[in-house]
Amino acid sequence: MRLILMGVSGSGKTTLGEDLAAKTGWPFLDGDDFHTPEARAKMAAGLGLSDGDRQPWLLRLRAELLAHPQVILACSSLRRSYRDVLRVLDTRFIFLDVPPRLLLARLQERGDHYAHADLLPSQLDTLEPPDRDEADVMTLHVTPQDSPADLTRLALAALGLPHAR
Ligand SMILES: Nc1ncnc2c1ncn2[C@@H]1O[C@H](COP(=O)(O)OP(=O)(O)O)[C@@H](O)[C@H]1O
Ligand SMILES: O=C(O)[C@H](O)[C@@H](O)[C@H](O)[C@H](O)COP(=O)(O)O
Repeated sequence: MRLILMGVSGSGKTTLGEDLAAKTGWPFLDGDDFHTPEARAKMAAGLGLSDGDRQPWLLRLRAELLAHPQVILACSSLRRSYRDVLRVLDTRFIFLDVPPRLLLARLQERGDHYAHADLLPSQLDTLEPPDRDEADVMTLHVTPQDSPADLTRLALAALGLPHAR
């Protein structure tokens, strides 16, 4: 399975991805590591990316997915058209749906990252939640009470994967 964790900045993709990788032994790829320096600089300045900025990034991620039949990828995948680029054989998505207030609190707390809270409005504007026909997307509605361990358990159960390696 190629598992993609989607959601806006601060939704917990990296946290869940690293935990799932530790539990499954699958490699974890962070989409952040594949942005161009220009795209990173833009986001660090609080500016949202354009479709054009994202196109080379999505194509690199698609190539990574093709090269890794069993992998966990954190990638915001905000628009339907972006998800369509990432859809290769045996792809599943988990959408981390987090209330904006909780996202804001998390991003204000998170220190060591180029994406800050001022990026959030453009992320939420760009987000296209999964369409009804996107049957390969499973949504996790995250509340402030859900710990990382809770979300890992829910994700493993929803994917039918064993809870421990
Ligand atoms: N379930 C959770 N409960 C509390 N804090 C969380 C949870 N998941 C992630 N966080 C925190 O929220 C911030 C954003 O998480 P992160 O995994 O970096 O999100 P993303 O990769 O989607 O931007 C981090 O500081 C992280 O420690
Ligand atoms: O398409 C985008 O606008 C970016 O990919 C964005 O959604 C992504 O979230 C950033 O890379 C920030 O990094 P974090 O998601 O780790 O905050």
